[in-house]
Amino acid sequence: MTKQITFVTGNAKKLEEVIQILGSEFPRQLISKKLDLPELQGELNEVSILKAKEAHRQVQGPVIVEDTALCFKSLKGLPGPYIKWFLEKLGPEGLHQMLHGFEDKSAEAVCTFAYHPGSDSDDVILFQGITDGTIVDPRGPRDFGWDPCFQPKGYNLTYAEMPKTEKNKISHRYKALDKVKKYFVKTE
Ligand SMILES: O=P(O)(O)OP(=O)(O)OP(=O)(O)OC[C@H]1O[C@@H](n2cnc3c(O)ncnc32)[C@H](O)[C@@H]1O
Ligand SMILES: [Mg+2]
Repeated sequence: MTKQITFVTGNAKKLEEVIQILGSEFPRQLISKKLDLPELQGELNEVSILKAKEAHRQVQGPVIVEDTALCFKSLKGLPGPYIKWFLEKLGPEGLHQMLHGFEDKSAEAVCTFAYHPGSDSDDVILFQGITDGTIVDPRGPRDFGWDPCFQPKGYNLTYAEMPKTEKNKISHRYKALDKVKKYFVKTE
């Protein structure tokens, strides 16, 4: 029987993309569980490791979690892992306005998957994908987070304006999941 991993997330859009990107070649069965896990403050990797440990504590088995950060170069990496709260209060317009007065509008979208193999003594394994881009005045549909104000490097369209299939070929999430996939194919 295929071994199961529980993907814990409270974000339906994230889950949708993960399923689309992984497709059918993933050697494990991913089941999802909707829990809004507490996220502690700290550096990116630390936030992800603690999130995976908390998910494991609640689920009691192999779990994978994902944390997405949006890091503005001019702000030395902030909002980073705190982007959710900035987005909630300011919206995509506000994120763009935050950089008013800064010449450099570049940003990194960083996706970190954290896998906990399931035993109490196991270490958490991280897989990270980064896509470079620019923070622009929002354009495109508003169905997923900060997509309208993130324009990936080398493109004239924001993530929101791109067809989903196009975003899923170049995104931070795609790059991180590619590493996840390779790891599980290798350790199958
Ligand atoms: O339960 P979890 O998995 O933590 O889901 P979340 O919505 O809390 O997600 P994060 O903690 O990773 O916070 C990331 C924020 O960035 C948003 N976000 C994540 N991935 C995105 C993407 O690919 N494009 C646009 N916005 C995204 C997301 O909606 C959040 O507001
Ligand atoms: Mg979260």
